[in-house]
Amino acid sequence: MPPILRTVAELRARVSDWKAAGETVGVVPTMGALHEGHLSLARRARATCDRVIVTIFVNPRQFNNPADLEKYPRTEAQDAALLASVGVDAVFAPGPEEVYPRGFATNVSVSGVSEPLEGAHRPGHFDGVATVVAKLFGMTRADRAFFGEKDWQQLMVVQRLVADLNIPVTIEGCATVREADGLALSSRNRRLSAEGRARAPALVRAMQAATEAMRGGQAVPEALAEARAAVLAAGFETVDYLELRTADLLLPMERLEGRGRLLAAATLDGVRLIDNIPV
Ligand SMILES: Nc1ncnc2c1ncn2[C@@H]1O[C@H](COP(=O)(O)OP(=O)(O)OP(=O)(O)O)[C@@H](O)[C@H]1O
Ligand SMILES: CC(C)(CO)[C@@H](O)C(=O)[O-]
Ligand code: BAL
Repeated sequence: MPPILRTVAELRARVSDWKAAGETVGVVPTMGALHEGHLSLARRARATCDRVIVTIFVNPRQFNNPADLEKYPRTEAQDAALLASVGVDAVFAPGPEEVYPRGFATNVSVSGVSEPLEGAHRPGHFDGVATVVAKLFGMTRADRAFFGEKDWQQLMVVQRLVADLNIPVTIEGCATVREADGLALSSRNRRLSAEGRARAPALVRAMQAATEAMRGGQAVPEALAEARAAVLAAGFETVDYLELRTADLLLPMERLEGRGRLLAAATLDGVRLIDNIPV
């Protein structure tokens, strides 16, 4: 089993030894409840870095909804066993007081790219993400960091963060891992009922159908409205957004010109699912 480190001091001691030996360090930030999506990031890190740290921290500052924080799955023993199979060098799993000790007073806020989509529906979420990710980079002194494209907007926010603050880490985006029926793997999927799980792929299917329709010449607003209707007809309770945006996410796209990204968030069985595909 990889060692499970609880304190920043223990982490720093190991990283200092590795750096002194000239080794490169990769970090995979997670909130645990690991699945193949996370493991694909850890394997990519394993293949490209001398040392690999996986962090497991359910970051309270990025949860705008207290019930979501409370219900977030926590499966540390199983996570450690999965990470042993990948061969990571350390798991960093601190408690909230270690990350946010008494007197903690800094907030990292990235403007622009954090504002639409998830930012509009989860107030404060990306401040929480940017703050903890900046701290994890400082704590691990990682040379490379691995993030999933499933959280595309998060990936854009983190890229902006490291560019703006001159943080010396290379960000690697990793392709979304999906179930055979197309559903993007997510820790929250395990909260779906059996019936919800069977309906869940309707979200990505509607997005794929909209993409094909737009490529075939259908007007963007019409294709998006049809996709939204298909998601609701499949049994989703709400669609927070289903939008075509420029690849940098800064502007909505009214017409299909150049590269874009289709992104959606929708709730099924009370579980909020997100997904995105290139267009
Ligand atoms: N299906 C996936 N494919 C690739 N990367 C993924 C996938 N799911 C999560 N990741 C990535 O793993 C990292 C940690 O994500 P996180 O722990 O939030 O898991 P999650 O499955 O996205 O959970 P949830 O969305 O339910 O919070 C993020 O960089 C995220 O983008
Ligand atoms: C990057 C992250 C680990 C920060 O808490 C989280 O947002 C996640 O799991 O995607
Ligand atoms: N996967 C992104 C983290 C979150 O939903 O809070």
